[in-house]
Amino acid sequence: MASAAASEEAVKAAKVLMVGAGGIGCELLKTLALSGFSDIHIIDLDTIEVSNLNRQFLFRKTHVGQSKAHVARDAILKFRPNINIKSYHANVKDSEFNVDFFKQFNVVMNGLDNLDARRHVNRLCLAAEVPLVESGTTGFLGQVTVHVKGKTECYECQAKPVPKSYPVCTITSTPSKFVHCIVWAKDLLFAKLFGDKNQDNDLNVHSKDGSSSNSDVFKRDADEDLDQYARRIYDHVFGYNIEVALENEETWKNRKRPTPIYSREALPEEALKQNGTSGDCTKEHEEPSAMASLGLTNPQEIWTLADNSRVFVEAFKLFFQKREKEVGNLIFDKDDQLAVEFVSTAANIRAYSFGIPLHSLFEAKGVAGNIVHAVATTNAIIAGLIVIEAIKVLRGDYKNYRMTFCLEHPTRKMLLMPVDPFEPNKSCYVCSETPLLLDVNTKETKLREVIDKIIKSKLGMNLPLVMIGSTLVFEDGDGLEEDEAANYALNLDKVLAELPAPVINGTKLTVEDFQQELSCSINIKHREEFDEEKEPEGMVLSGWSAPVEKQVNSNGANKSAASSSSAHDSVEDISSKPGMKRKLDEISETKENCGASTSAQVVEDDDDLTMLDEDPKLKKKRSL
Ligand SMILES: Nc1ncnc2c1ncn2[C@@H]1O[C@H](COP(=O)(O)OP(=O)(O)OP(=O)(O)O)[C@@H](O)[C@H]1O
Ligand SMILES: [Zn+2]
Repeated sequence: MASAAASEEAVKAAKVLMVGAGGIGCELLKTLALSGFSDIHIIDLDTIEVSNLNRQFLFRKTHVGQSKAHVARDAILKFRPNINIKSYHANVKDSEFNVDFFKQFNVVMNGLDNLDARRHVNRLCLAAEVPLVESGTTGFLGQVTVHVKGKTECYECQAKPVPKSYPVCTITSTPSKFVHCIVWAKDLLFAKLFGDKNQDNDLNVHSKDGSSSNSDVFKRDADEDLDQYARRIYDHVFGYNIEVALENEETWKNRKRPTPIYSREALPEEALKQNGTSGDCTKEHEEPSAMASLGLTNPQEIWTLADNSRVFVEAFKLFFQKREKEVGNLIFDKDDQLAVEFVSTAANIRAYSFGIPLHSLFEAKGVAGNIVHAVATTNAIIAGLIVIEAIKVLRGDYKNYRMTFCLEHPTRKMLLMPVDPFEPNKSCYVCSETPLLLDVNTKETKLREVIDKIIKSKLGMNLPLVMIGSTLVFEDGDGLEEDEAANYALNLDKVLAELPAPVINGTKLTVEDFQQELSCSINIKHREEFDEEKEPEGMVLSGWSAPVEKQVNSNGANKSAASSSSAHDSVEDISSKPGMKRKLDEISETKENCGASTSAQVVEDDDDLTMLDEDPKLKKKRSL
């Protein structure tokens, strides 16, 4: 009784922050309000989409387009009018949410869907010394973990799995699964035609007629109409490029040879006539859709090669007719109908060529967006567990903190597996002061590369500052004097050894992020040789465990992976945690059962499927 009263008191007095008002967030806000919490702040940057409505039950159709944070607050205030809920329609990485902002809370709870934001909140919680309850769901799998500075590991003490990658030559030359065709269509063809022209791309840009051998076939000729342009690209990527690939007999000795496909065969004149309707059928106010404009209605149907080809050409044309301003800046987004149509049909035409079974648009979208459908019940269970841990945190009941894993199959009749939290990792660069080590060629590598590939990308810093001894060589962010900014810009393009304070073997860099109040040291080791295959970045960061790769199953979706909603939530590979194996064995009946839980993986960013250079020797000839 005393204990229940103590919990009630702790809950009543608490001021809490929730980050994310999506699948988990809606459940969490409801559970917090019903559990007696009366001072709740919510941050979410997003607006409500139709696809959220099936599980984000605080939202209704009329709310589509409105702020998730505000609508969630209003929905709860309807049945708990006397509590205080403050909503922020904003990115948690915005500068207003600094350490002082975080300090006002007794506990922070995450219902996020990406690694970047999770890492950022982890750092602010550490700096503000506020406990963090972290969570994630992926279909039937889920987890809740507690992170209290000095008592438990922080969110970043253990490396997180990184996206599954594929060898470049599998993608460019020898696809054997549908997912390979999707990666090709998304990361190469779509990126080449509609994305940033300056990005590296492995598509063969040379056409067969020698006259234009140095120019880029993907560029539209001045006198070319859209239809001709679409057909020329079609013939190049599905016809000519396959013929070039077939010339390399070695490649096909033990593989099925692909068939080149040309538009005049796949897309006969009659089909083309039905095609040229782009624009007319799509109403101005509606999102352009090639399938709608062609009268195709069922995205769950597997289309013939001819229909895939018609949709491909139509989608291609619609991008130039209706969305020309975006061409050159587009990044594939699973919620962009036209992009999904283009990528799915391109992948299907390529799959046809390589004898790989075709997929419906619906299935292809799932593979391209790495979608595992959200299970509302998992979100509800996880939200309940977050509140249980938050109450323990508020009561300072640290002996009873648990990380809890929600499993897909029962293990010893348990679907929820509680485990003692781990101690902080003494070599974690985020919550300990252990320096990192960077092997780098200081005579060839520019400061810009270290900042982009290491400090921003690997260390997740938002607005970094770099010091060598007492010399400041780079600082990011607003409010810099003009001459300072110009100076830093100059430094970015200098190689490390030529910076105002030269970086050589044995130099110690200090990198800081003021907003995250994170500072870490990087000891430099000069090295001239890097293995192109294993160390493609030409730099190696060590001193904390490197990320592990996610598993991807045969249809390309992550084994445990995400949903359309909590799509990119995380469930960690608990077998990779030190000390965990023993504990798991104690509570698991069989290794197989244990495997069911250990196949769970983190799913983070949107861009889940990437390519990897397999063999540097192939680099020169890897384009089709
Ligand atoms: N940096 C951030 N700042 C604030 N909110 C964020 C940030 N990153 C993600 N979020 C929010 O976290 C929530 C995660 O919810 P959820 O996983 O259910 O995703 P969703 O976007 O609602 O669904 P789906 O991904 O299927 O479209 C989203 O509402 C998203 O806007
Ligand atoms: Zn840590």
